[in-house]
Amino acid sequence: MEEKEQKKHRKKNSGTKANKKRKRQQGDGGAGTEEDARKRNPKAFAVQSAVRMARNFHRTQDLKTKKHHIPVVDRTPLEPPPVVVVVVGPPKVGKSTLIRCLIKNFTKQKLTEIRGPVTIVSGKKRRLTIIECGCDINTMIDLAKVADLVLMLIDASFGFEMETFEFLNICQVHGFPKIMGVLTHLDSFRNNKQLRKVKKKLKHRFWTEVYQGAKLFYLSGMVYAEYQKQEIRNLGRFISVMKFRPLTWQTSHPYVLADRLEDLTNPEDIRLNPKTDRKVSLYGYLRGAHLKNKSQVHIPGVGDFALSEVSFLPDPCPLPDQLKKRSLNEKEKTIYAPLSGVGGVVYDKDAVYIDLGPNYIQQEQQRAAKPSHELVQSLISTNVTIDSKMSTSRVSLFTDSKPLAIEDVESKEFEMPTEEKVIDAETGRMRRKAVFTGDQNEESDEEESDEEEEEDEDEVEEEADMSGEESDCEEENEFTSRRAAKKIKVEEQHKASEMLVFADSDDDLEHSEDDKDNNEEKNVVVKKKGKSMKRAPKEEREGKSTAAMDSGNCTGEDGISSEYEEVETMDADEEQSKDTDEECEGTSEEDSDDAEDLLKEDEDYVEDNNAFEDTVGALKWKEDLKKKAAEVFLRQQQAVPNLLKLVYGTVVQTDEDEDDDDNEELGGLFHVSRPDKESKRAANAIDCSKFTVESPQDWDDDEVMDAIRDCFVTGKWEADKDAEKLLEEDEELYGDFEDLETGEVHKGKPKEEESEGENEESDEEKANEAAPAEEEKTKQRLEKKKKLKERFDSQYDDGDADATYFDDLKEEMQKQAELNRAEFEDQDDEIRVQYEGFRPGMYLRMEIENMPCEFVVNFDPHYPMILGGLGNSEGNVGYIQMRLKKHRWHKKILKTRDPLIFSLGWRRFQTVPLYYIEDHNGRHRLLKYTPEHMHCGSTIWGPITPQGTGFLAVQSVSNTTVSDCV
Ligand SMILES: Nc1nc2c(ncn2[C@@H]2O[C@H](COP(=O)(O)OP(=O)(O)OP(=O)(O)O)[C@@H](O)[C@H]2O)c(=O)[nH]1
Repeated sequence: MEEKEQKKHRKKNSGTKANKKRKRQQGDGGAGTEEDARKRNPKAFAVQSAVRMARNFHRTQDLKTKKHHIPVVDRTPLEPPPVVVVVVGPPKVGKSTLIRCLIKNFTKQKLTEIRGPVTIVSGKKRRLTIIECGCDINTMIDLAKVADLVLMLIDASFGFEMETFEFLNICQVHGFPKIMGVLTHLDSFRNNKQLRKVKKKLKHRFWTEVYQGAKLFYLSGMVYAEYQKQEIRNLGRFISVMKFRPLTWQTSHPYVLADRLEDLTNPEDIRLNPKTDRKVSLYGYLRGAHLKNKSQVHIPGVGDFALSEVSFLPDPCPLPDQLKKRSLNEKEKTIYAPLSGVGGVVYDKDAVYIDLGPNYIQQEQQRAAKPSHELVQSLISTNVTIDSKMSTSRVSLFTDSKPLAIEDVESKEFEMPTEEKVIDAETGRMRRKAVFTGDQNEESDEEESDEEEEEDEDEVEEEADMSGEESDCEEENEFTSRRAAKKIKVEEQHKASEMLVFADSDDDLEHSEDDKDNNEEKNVVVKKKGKSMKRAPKEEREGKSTAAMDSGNCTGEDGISSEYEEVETMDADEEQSKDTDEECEGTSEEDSDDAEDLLKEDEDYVEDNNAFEDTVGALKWKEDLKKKAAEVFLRQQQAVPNLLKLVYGTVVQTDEDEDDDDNEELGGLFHVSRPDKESKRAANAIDCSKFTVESPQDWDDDEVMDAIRDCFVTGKWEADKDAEKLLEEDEELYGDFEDLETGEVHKGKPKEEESEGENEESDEEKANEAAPAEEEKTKQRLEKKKKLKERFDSQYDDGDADATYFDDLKEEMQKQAELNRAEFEDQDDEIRVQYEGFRPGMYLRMEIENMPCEFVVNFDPHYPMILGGLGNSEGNVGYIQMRLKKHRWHKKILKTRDPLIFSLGWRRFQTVPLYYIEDHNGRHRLLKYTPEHMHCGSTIWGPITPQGTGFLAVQSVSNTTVSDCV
């Protein structure tokens, strides 16, 4: 059969695409033609809008300056240690799933159970140590210090949870590692519009918390209990090419994230005394700086130890040798996770370990289960919570100063989101939702979205009915139950007492009304204002479990009732509260403005707070509202300039007010010096509106007359304002001109001659005739111009004067680094260790004696073991002058968020006192410390620079006294 000839493709000859193609073929692209147009018609391309021009200029300058970083010495060894990737997030958000998927992506191996850090080779030049961060604050603090990259998981179906903010907060204190957000549970959204909205909302909030443009990944759903391959691949790719800027703290300290622990104690010793101190060996990659043998280390939560023996082992997870190949082969995709039991056989310096499989792991699990009972027991037997201990602690910094309590120093500016405890109806798990006040739109958004959800549900239900698909229904139930969970709430007593402080504003009244409504519906709400994160020293192992309770691991109703009281559930109480609410509205309407201003006063806030500490029971705040409002009004009268007093002289003073004034003290240190009442009254007696001139001018005096004369044009003026001189200059400037009306031609003086003096004026014509002389002058002028331009260019034109400085500095550092490397290049590792100590990147085995028995017995691989070398901080010591100031003075200056926890060196604390420090440059920095550690010469590790953290040596602290320190 004859094949039918098909119609050929005809090229397009017209249309935008064809035109573009033609232009490209002609050889000059769009840019060329634009260039031509610029030349042909320069006016069309002139500056049209000065504002836009300025804006563009600002933008480019901003971008340029953003690129400038203070160069940091690159101390990364040739074979750097694995990058520490910390996976953080609230419970059940998908942390383990993500780690498992990432490991599978890089190594093609499937880990069933992940315990402790897992090291993998992710590329030709990069290894990753991935570790899951639990929701316990101790773990968060430890890992925030050593993390290079943080993957912050957020359950999009639920929103932000408190754990996320707690971690961010800790990061702010310990130096911000790179943070990448990952949204999970996106498959819970049926509606695309809703999904987009949630993504956008979460993205903006994430950007606010981290930085504008922070990377946020979306994991859109699960396939066979794993995230989608392509998404994980992208995430993995991103991680393996990411660049990290070294944090000062990390580069100046040797530290090891131990991935393995062996008990080397003689079994006979243990048999004789089961509680004997142990000898252990810890393994891990050395990071940060060099470590010397026999040096001191600190293990957070355990204490300081001397390393009795350190040796380096062959790298258990080496980087591939040849770097020419494009990708890794299967053999090179190594994984090293000794605590997770992968790898089978492990060769050691003095032993061989064989993985015994699941049986062994089960036994291990049983062993691990034991101590958790102990933890629960110790938790139950604790009488006083750490929070209450903290709240009673007081400290006085100087001998005569008033001891400071938490309320005196707690910052009100810090905006931790409000915590709302929500019980998941499906699992009974308590989740700590982060609620952002102030963002009212969000509320309405939520309402909207709720409506949409409802609509959705209806649709889906209908669909399910129609099709009869069970699976859909199940998912639907899950969804509705989640929504139902939101309705189960308990109002916290603490919150109620706090309400009074702000209850004068309209918003809060509304809020309280809302609450009332909620109560009528008999909903139970648990709310806890931005809880300050206080941590127990890990020395007491119970602390761990307390924190775990705090961070929302507790399940069931018991946990709630022990911590929070159910309030306002009785009808009788409701009646009463309604009455008092009405009263409250009445008084506050009258004085709401005054009271609002007044309430902004921090001192009053502190006073009120103190008053309320005595008020026990949720409804007590409503008592005596009228009286309190009256007091508040009077105090306000005192604080604001009183017009009545200014006009009429006297005003009735109460004794109480006078007392208040006398006691006014800032931060327990400074007395506010205000003029006393008498002098104030005397000052007010003078009529300030009258301006009395004691000695008027004598207008007959010649000097005065001259002074007036000089004010006129004919007077004697300064050189640059003298009219005659200015006229002369004008003539010189404009030169020849022809008066068009009279036809008269005015001749100006040639410009060149002016510089050569007036004597040459007569030779003017001669000079005009001599052409070669003129040429020479032009040449000279051009040369002068050229020189000037060069000078200008060097100063301003490329604007990279700074950049060159930076470049020079960088180059210098680079050269030094190369020199250092070259010096030791050919040396044997053993010899290098003698000179330098152990190099970062080496896999070490460290022996420690006298390890407390509990550490080994209670060892839990889910808690990171970090060994930090003490010392080595000389390079970062700066000197500061410490001054205690009341925090509100710096409210505006200080933009940093209030860090809740800090550490001193490697030590961990619970801290609450908050002080501002003024350094020698007059900048204000925020610092928290436990006073017992503050003494002259002590080194503080704190939130010192906006770029990160640093060390400070305290120059002077006088009479630090501590009373009842935790
Ligand atoms: N539908 C859905 N389920 C998810 C998603 N991510 C995780 N899950 C499920 O959530 C459950 C908890 O996941 P895990 O990875 O154990 O969470 P986790 O954060 O490690 O939990 P903990 O370690 O116990 O705090 C698992 O059953 C997952 O299958 C997701 O994006 N969508």
